[in-house]
Amino acid sequence: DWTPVVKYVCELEGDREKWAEKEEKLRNKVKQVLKCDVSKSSVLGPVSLPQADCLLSTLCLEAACKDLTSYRAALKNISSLLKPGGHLVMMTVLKETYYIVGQKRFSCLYLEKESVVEALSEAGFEVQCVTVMPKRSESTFSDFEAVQSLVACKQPAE
Ligand SMILES: C[S@@+](CC[C@H](N)C(=O)[O-])C[C@H]1O[C@@H](n2cnc3c(N)ncnc32)[C@H](O)[C@@H]1O
Repeated sequence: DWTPVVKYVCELEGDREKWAEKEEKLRNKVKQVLKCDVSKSSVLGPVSLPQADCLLSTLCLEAACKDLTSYRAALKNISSLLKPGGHLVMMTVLKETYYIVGQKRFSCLYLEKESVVEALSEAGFEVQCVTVMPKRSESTFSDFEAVQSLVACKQPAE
């Protein structure tokens, strides 16, 4: 569901119409929705897809992983979906320990910018750009401190 992210970005950018248009355009491009488990080496289970040019992951790995070891493993697992030279576009919350959706509270892996960048490098990515946007106002649904967006290129195997 893209809505929370798109809404969040709208709040940051203050340009709701532009982002609603982008959301619609993106939704129209979706051909198929598949189940994915980033903790498995075959993240798509029995489904096999050609490696992609670009992979987008938003606010997912820190919610899916309980520690840095499983976070590093998850990066390696999702990397298998990308062509060498392909790009991972990833949005991560920093210094978050929980978030709330409706009445439910979820735990989150506490991450700092450096640990994400190091984990990417160890998983065979070259980080090409990183932007950190500090939280602008207090949140009632999470204790995150910032949102980090980055682009990383999968390096060819040596
Ligand atoms: C904070 S939500 C983010 C949802 C959405 N990507 C977004 O940006 O709004 C975290 C997501 O991680 C997913 N998740 C949790 N464990 C996972 C796993 N092992 N593999 C893949 N996704 C997982 C949850 O289902 C949930 O949709």
